[in-house]
Amino acid sequence: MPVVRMLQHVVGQMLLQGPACGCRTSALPARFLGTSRWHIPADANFHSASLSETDQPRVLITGGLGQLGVGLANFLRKRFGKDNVILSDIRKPPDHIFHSGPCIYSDILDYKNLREIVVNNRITWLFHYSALLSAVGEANVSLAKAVNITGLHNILDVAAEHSLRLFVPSTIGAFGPTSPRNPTPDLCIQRPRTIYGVSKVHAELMGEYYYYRYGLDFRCLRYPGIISADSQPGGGTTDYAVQIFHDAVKNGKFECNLKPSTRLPMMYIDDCLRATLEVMEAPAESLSMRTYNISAMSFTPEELAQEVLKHIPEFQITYNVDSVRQAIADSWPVSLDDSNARKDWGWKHDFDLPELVTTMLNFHGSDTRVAQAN
Ligand SMILES: NC(=O)c1ccc[n+]([C@@H]2O[C@H](COP(=O)([O-])OP(=O)(O)OC[C@H]3O[C@@H](n4cnc5c(N)ncnc54)[C@H](O)[C@@H]3O)[C@@H](O)[C@H]2O)c1
Ligand SMILES: C[C@@H](O)[C@H](N)C(=O)O
Repeated sequence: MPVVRMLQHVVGQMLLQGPACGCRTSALPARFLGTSRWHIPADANFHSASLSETDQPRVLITGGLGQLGVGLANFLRKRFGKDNVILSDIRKPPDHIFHSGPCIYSDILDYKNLREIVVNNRITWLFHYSALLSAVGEANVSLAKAVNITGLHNILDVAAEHSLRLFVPSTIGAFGPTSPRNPTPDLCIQRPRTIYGVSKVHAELMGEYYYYRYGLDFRCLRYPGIISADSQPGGGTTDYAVQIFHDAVKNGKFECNLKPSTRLPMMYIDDCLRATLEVMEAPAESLSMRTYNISAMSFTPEELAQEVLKHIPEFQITYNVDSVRQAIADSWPVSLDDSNARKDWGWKHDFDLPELVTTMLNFHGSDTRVAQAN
């Protein structure tokens, strides 16, 4: 068989079969695979390379000054050491974050800057959090395309070039009105109608493509709406479920921008961050797929308000529906089926609605306020 046809045959078999286990190597040098901008050695083993040089991973978080990144940095620093986790963003960090550990400027649209950071800091794990969320993405589609799609391409390339283990969060927003909604399985129709959702399906598919084609150690979780106490949400459809706690404690009332009966999957941030580390630490052979749903609870604004009322009896909720956010919410899952995550790597959530509400109100000091009101 001529050499070129033989190589085509080998590549074809690789693509069709996928990895037999979690520890496959890139079988062919990059020069045979096309016009990629990096050169992958024939014997590269992406799954073990990330931890080969040191015992602890060297971590970079992109988009780290948003709702989730600071909590992730704190969580990972407890595990891997303060100096092994670098927080990056295009925003200026507040003092307390700047002094809590390494914190640098990084624009994911600047490939050379990304590469310098990875090389200079000997990065081995990358958590890619930069994104425009669902509501702000609809308000600025061209920026969302740039950050969520072009930025992701840079991240995939730098991760493949330097054999990084890469985590990219996806979202319930990667599903759409034609997906089964209650519960939504891992594998089903995905036709989202937001630029955010389209970019996240693209991220899932591109990450898996790089995994099968180049052996990139890509890992992805579809997060529900995440609720955090000490950070503000960045412009999503589920933001109401964070804001309600601030307003309940401060003013005793809250105006909700979704209808009372809008049921969406949600999760407390501690569960989300633990899931993220658990999937990153899971042995590659335990992962039967590279993109997993994770789930904790589903509730409506009405049910959340009822739970808040148990702690703040005078609390009042009113509704002033935002048509853009409502249309998005109506196209998203009501609940996620996360049985694969539970089976493959032992995912289990800790927080249901009552624990979530108690924890959030304790953080915001509702006890003090109720005591003062009495
Ligand atoms: N928060 C949630 O409820 C939720 C749910 C599902 C998935 N996710 C995903 O988790 C990730 C983090 O979410 P979040 O809530 O912290 O988002 P966020 O909007 O709060 O933060 C995103 C960060 O990205 C940064 N960013 C924007 N453009 C950038 C660029 N060019 N280069 C570098 N950084 C840039 C922003 O400055 C911001 O700090 C996102 O990918 C999001 O899609 C979040
Ligand atoms: C669900 C999630 O991706 C984000 N909180 C949003 O509403 O856009």
